[in-house]
Amino acid sequence: MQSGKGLRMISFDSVSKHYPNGTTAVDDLTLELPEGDLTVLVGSSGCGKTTTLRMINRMVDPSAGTVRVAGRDVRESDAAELRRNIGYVIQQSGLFPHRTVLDNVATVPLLLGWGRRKARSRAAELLERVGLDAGSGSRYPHQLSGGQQQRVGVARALAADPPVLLMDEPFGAVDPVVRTQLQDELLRLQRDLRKTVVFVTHDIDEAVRLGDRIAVFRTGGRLVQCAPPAQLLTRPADDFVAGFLGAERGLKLLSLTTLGEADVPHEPVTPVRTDEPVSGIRAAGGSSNSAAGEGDWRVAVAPDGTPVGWLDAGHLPAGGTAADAELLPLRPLRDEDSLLAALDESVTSPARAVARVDGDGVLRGITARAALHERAAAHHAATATAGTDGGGRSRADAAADRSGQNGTDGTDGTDGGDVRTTEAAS
Ligand SMILES: Nc1ncnc2c1ncn2[C@@H]1O[C@H](COP(=O)(O)OP(=O)(O)OP(=O)(O)O)[C@@H](O)[C@H]1O
Repeated sequence: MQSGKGLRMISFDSVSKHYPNGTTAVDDLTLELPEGDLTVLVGSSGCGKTTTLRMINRMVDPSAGTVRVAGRDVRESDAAELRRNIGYVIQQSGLFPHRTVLDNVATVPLLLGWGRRKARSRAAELLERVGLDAGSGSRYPHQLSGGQQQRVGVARALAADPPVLLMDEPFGAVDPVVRTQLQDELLRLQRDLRKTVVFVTHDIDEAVRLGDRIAVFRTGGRLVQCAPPAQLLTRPADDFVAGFLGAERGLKLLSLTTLGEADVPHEPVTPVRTDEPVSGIRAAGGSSNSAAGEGDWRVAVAPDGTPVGWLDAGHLPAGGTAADAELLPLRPLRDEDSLLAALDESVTSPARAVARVDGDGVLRGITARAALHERAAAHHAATATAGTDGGGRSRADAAADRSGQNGTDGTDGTDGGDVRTTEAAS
């Protein structure tokens, strides 16, 4: 689907909202939200995020200034019609308790006069799309878990295929594991649908994970900075933004970049197959690490070439195959995995290296911890200098990379050091 990136879908032009009790919820907001982008509004409680969101679909009218959707002043639109074209997802899913899940999702298509059959078939298609099984359509909302209800909420908001989706802390009430799953689903959906999404959250990690751009608000309804996540992390506009981003800005930045994007090289290794007799492994000789007394670490692979663990060739059983040896945990990394995941794995790796695999999970080589640090630092420096999100790719695209849909390939050839390389083995 063609993305209309760059076109302005939603704009705020000197918008303020003052309540009769004297509260200024939003103060002179000027902001443009490009079509097809997911923009996250973050900031502490009461800083005007929800009010900003609700001014887009006229649930709140501004006291001053103009809000436009697709170039049209929202005050010129009929509120009900406007809302039918803008999906809205809130924290407590907002489902109708006495309607089945299928009928909940079919609500807006029915309002639009689609006809019962077409509306229900669209609803069934959407339930599948948000990862719910066909049987869930006949259940009632209370018969679903919190995470499932949120998925239904997203399906319902998408039912009439609106170009704009407003999401107000949609994943705030579910546990962290389900929350991550829902975030993944949203990124997957967004990659296909390219809606203009405005997403409110308190959670800066969620913002960094999901946002093409992040708008940071401060108390009093003032927008402080709106930028792509990497730019925000490397160049926070002021101490307030830096404070809001938290103490681990560097780690967050590493979570944004994949091994492929940072061009982290790997070197070839000769693995040990788990069906190899241990006598054959010994015959292959030792490695530099044996001398250091830190182990002679090899990547053990299953017969299909997928890594299964780290094997210390200096401590093998008396007989049998490599499968009889003690293996230490190994998390294989793809080019789509983040620098943060790789550094994390390198910290716990006994070999002080990470194993790299291709899209099928087959071992390609290893990257030493030192090489990883070096590349991460170089990439970080380049990002800071460029002040961009590292190529202008959307989070949805990056998520597609992580799920292996946009394959990239690394290059061979650094000096690794801690485990045997092909050259060392031959
Ligand atoms: N109807 C209202 N009347 C008076 N004040 C209001 C009204 N609605 C919101 N406010 C105030 O406006 C300010 C902004 O509220 P808003 O809900 O937009 O903040 P928020 O950033 O979304 O907060 P939270 O993260 O806690 O949901 C707050 O001080 C709030 O108390």
